[in-house]
Parts: sequence; C-alpha cells; structure tokens
Amino acid sequence: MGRIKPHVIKYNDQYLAKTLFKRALLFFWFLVTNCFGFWYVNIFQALMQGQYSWWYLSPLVLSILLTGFVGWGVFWFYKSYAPEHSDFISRYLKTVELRQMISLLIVSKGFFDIANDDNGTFIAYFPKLKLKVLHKTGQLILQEPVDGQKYMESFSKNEFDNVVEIALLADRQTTEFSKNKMISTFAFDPIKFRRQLKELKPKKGLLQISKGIDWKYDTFYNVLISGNVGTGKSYTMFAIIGQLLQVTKFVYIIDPKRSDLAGLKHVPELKNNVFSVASEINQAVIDFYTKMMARAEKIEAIKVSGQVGTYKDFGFTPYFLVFDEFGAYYEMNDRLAYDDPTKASYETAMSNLREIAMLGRELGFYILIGMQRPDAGTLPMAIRNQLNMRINMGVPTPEIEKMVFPDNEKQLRPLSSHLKGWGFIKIGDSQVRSFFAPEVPKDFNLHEYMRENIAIRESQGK
Ligand SMILES: Nc1ncnc2c1ncn2[C@@H]1O[C@H](COP(=O)(O)OP(=O)(O)OP(=O)(O)O)[C@@H](O)[C@H]1O
Repeated sequence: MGRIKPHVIKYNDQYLAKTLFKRALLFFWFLVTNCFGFWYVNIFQALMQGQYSWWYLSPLVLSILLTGFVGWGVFWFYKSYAPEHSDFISRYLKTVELRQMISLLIVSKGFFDIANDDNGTFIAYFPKLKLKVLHKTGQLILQEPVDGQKYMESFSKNEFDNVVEIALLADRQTTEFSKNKMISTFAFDPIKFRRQLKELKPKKGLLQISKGIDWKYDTFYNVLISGNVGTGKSYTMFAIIGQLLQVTKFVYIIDPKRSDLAGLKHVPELKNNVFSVASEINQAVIDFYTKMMARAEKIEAIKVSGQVGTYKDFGFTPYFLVFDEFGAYYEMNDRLAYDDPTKASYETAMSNLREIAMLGRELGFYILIGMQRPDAGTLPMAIRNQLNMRINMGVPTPEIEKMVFPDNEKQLRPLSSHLKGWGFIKIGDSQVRSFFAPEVPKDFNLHEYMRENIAIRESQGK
C-alpha cells in the first residue's frame, strides 16, 4: 500500500481524538507543574514555617488557567484550523478524525461482536480494517476484510463503503479484491481532482472531466447536462465542446436561447456549425440524422463482406451534436399550431433525434443535451433513457434527482458555498460521484479558446 503506513482501526479509535486531547492536556499540566517546581518548594517551606497566604494558590490557579487556555487552543486547532490547512499537524489531526470516524462507523453499524464471561463484557470480534490517508490527492484507502469471518459479505457487497461515503461525504472511486481483503479508494476532497480548462487533453475515445472521471464516448454514448441558472452548466459545456473540437471537426452546436454558445457562429471555423433560429435548428437535426443514415449505409456495405465492428473499426470519425437549452426548444415548438410548417419539421427533427439517441452509438453519432430541468414534459423518455453520462451541476432538487439519477441512494450535498462549477455525475451504471468541472480562468475568452482547440486538431492533421 505504498510508503505511508496504514493504520489498523481499533475499537477504541472511536474515542481517539478525545483520548489524545486528554493525554495532551495531562502532559501539558505535568510540564507546567514541573516548571513551577521551585515555586512549590518555596510555598512548601513557607507553610512549614507557619506562614499562610491565599497567594500560595497562585501556581495551582495559573497552571489550571494555562492548561485550560492550551486546551482551548488545541480544540480550536482541531476543529477550525486543521480542516482548512495541510501542514504536518493539520494532516495528522485529519487522519485522527478519519480513523475515529471509521471506528465509530464499524461500531454504530454493528460490524463487530461482543460477548460476556465471568469478567464481564468483552469484544469477541472486531473486523480488521486498515486505513491510509493520501492528503496530497485527497484520497482515502480502506482495506476491508473478506476473510470468511462473519461480516465478510457485508463488506464485499460494499455495505460498509456506502456508509463511509455518506458519513465522510466521500466518493468511492475503485474497489479491488485481493486475497482475503478488499481495497476501496475514496476521494474525500473532490476539489483536488479538478482539472484546468487549458490543460484538457482528449485521448482516443475519451474526454477529460476531472482527474479520475473521463467520458468514454464510445461506451457511454450521449450526455445530459442539467443544472439551475448560474451553477456552471455553460462552463462545463465549454470544457466539453473545446475537447470535442480537438477530436473532430464534426461538432454541431444548437442554442435556441441564443446565449454564449450561439455566439460561436462568429468563430470563422464554426460559422456553418452553429444554429440558433428555430427553422435552422430543425434542419440541423435533420441533416445530422441524414449524415448518420448515410454512414449506416456505408457500414452496411462494408459488412456485406463479413467484416464486423463499429464505425471506428472502419476508420470513420465521430460526429457530435451539442444541443443546449433543449427545454426551451421543446416548449417553443410545442406551442406551434398544427398547420404551422415549422411544426412538421419539428416533428421530424424530434423523431430523428430519438433515432440518433438510439442508433448513434455504433455509427459514431453522439448527442449532448443541456437543459435546466430535464422533466418528463420537456425531455422525452425515449431520449432520456439513451443518455449514458449524466451530469447535474449544483445539488439537484428531489424531482430533478429522480429524473437524472433515478436509482441514487447517496445524499447529494453542496461541495462548496463560494465556488461555482461543481456538481454530480453518473456514468453508465456506476455510482453518482461529486466532481468539480474544469476550472475556467478569469481572463477566459470563449472564441479564442475554441480556436485554440481547433488549431490543436488541425496541427494533428485531423
Ligand atoms: N468551471 C468553472 N470555473 C470557473 N468559474 C466557473 C465555473 N463554472 C461556473 N463558474 C462561475 O459561475 C458563473 C455561472 O456559470 P455558468 O454561466 O456556466 O452557469 P449556467 O448554469 O450555465 O447558468 P446560465 O443558465 O445562466 O448560463 C460563471 O460566470 C463563472 O463565474
């Protein structure tokens, strides 16, 4: 488990902070009393000579006051200073707190046994858990026993991990099994996994979201990004679009609300790929669909010879349709009269979109949908069920949580009160995890950023 020594969690660790606190105070008291030794000797001699004075209590009172003061200081350090800092002592105290918490969880969840004999109650079984804290990366590594003992199954079914996630506000990243044990890694400090916008590097079939969280678009095709106004939805989209532009020139952007994304039509390289007017939007979807079907035919022709595979295997590039403010588009068109010609093309576009969501994976045609509230009224089920990577910026309301993360059991709590650009993500069937979107610098210019990304792609000859 690396350089840092793991701590074996003990039953008594649930009182670890208190025990250490008491010991520290006792030690300090001992030290002060020793320092006052001469003073006590003088007082003792005076008493022997029959001199009495209230002043003789001063060293005692002073040492109580000093110890009280130091006690208060240590407590403040533990509660207020250490959580915000990362010096040696703060790290030590954080580890103490985590050890205490893990021990407390084992006890409170009853993953241990007590027994009685003539001498009273004793602990008959306490599971062997080891904890290692990696402060640099904000990770916690927990080794749990899968050793044939009583609570083995609960550990191997991640029951304990789930409790840890809730209690520590941590996200489980990985779980590995080895002989007699299971090792789970948690991230308890998601901001440490934040990436910088300018450093994002898409790799083959994979876009970066945060350290340890990538979007593998070939496997987890189609994206939903929801989030209330001002939570960082647009910024997250910028980070994704920027990377898409490094991957392929076939990135189409739809923004019916004509906000920042619509402005991208002023980037010369993108002028034909950005759509914000109702009629244009429907046509853009229909064109995207037409291109997909053309590719389907080509692939079918290749497969006649008996070859198997998906678009990549036959050397095709992926296409992406980024559809922001999808809810606005849906509502705008739903209000149209039945004989309105736009209505007909809207109906076609919607049915095409459903097919793209369903068939696009094998053909390399992907969609990303951004919207504030993805409810049943504005995002058809047939599309929603095909969105494999789901992001909600900010804490979702219970209704939105049901739509975006239907089976989530984890409590979703705010990651920061003063920073924007954090949220929750679920990729495929994995757990919902908290994350910070790539950090956008203060002097950010959207158009320049997109052009930089396009230049990177062009320099790679794509
Ligand atoms: N990743 C980020 N890095 C730095 N700042 C961010 C980030 N995300 C959000 N912010 C800050 O939060 C503000 C709101 O973000 P953003 O515009 O993306 O919100 P939104 O959810 O898209 O809201 P709207 O629907 O109004 O566009 C930004 O102007 C920025 O100051």
